[in-house]
Amino acid sequence: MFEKSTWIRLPRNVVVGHGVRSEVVDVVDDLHLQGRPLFVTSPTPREVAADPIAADFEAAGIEPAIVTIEKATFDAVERVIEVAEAEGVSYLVGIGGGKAIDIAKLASHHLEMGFLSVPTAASHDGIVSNRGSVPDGDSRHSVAAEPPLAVVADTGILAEAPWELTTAGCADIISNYTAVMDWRLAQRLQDVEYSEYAAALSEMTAEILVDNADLIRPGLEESAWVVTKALMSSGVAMSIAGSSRPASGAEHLFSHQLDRLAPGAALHGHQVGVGSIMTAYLHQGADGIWRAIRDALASIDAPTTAAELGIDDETVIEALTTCHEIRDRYTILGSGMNERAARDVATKTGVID
Ligand SMILES: NC(=O)c1ccc[n+]([C@@H]2O[C@H](COP(=O)([O-])OP(=O)(O)OC[C@H]3O[C@@H](n4cnc5c(N)ncnc54)[C@H](O)[C@@H]3O)[C@@H](O)[C@H]2O)c1
Ligand SMILES: O=P(O)(O)OC[C@@H](O)CO
Ligand SMILES: [Zn+2]
Repeated sequence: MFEKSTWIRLPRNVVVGHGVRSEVVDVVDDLHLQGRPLFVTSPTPREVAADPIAADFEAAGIEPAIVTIEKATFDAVERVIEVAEAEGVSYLVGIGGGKAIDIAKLASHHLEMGFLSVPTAASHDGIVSNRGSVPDGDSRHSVAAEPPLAVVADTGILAEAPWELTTAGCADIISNYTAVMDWRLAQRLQDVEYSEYAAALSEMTAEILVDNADLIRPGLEESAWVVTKALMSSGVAMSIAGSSRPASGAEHLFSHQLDRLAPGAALHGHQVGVGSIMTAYLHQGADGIWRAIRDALASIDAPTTAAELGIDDETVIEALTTCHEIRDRYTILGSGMNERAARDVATKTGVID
């Protein structure tokens, strides 16, 4: 008897384009959401998007509550939950980069409320995903969370954001190549749950982005369009899989460990990109696609070395040798690299001198 079943939860409305920031009120209306929203944002996104969107809501007779968070932590999730309960809100709107959206996503899941995702940077593929990524002591959890009811991605805002945020988003997508290699390996060796559709969508998304690399240039609003669509497609792959596996393998473990060893040194996307160069080498050796990954990153101005990340060589080695402990996720790193092997891959790929 066939007893398999799955829930794939995706946004109902995806609104992308120039000036769509002013359509958030209409989207809320279309979703029949009643009552007050709580905006979850961080300082700069508050200025560029949350305050103007709040003014639109006020003009429509709705008084939003606003909470500003600085870091993605479980304490921040708690604080948002407390504010939501104190203010008597009925839904959340995450406005900002990956951290603000993750916090809104996790809080709305706990509160059993809907949430909208309003990215102000094309810097990460959590815009539509049903996962939240939060550090917790020595670990980094990928938590099942509420997917957004709707996404409103204003390409005008995204194109005006600092260019490195967009290149970080591109690198987060390019890293899908190695994430899928790790997923297939884990399926073969550990029989982990695997979806060919999600894997194919994730790889295709990376391929389309790389094929359109010449459209990805600073100051070009079309770049924000191309990158945002790829970020959403990658998020959908995660929602289909019910896991971040299609977009997160050993290169993400490396980045999560760098977040612990060198907090704030580099953007998430940039770190996973550099990690991906090295884990591609570990999968396929000198003749594999590591050079293509490095060249694709370089072509969109993303870092390809430790120096460009602003991280010293020894921290890269420490991250490589310890990051398999971050979470129980089988990857090419197996039960860990020793120092010589780590130095070898980092040197041969030019990540360290
Ligand atoms: N849940 C998921 O599926 C998923 C996927 C990818 C990444 N993530 C998580 O997202 C985080 C990375 O996201 P991130 O790189 O956006 O980090 P972030 O949220 O810290 O944003 C980076 C910086 O950009 C600023 N910023 C955002 N929009 C701006 C704008 N328009 N103008 C100027 N500054 C702006 C933010 O305030 C912040 O200082 C990590 O915690 C990562 O684990 C989650
Ligand atoms: O599950 P994690 O490793 O946080 O990954 C989510 C996201 O960063 C994938 O691009
Ligand atoms: Zn990522």
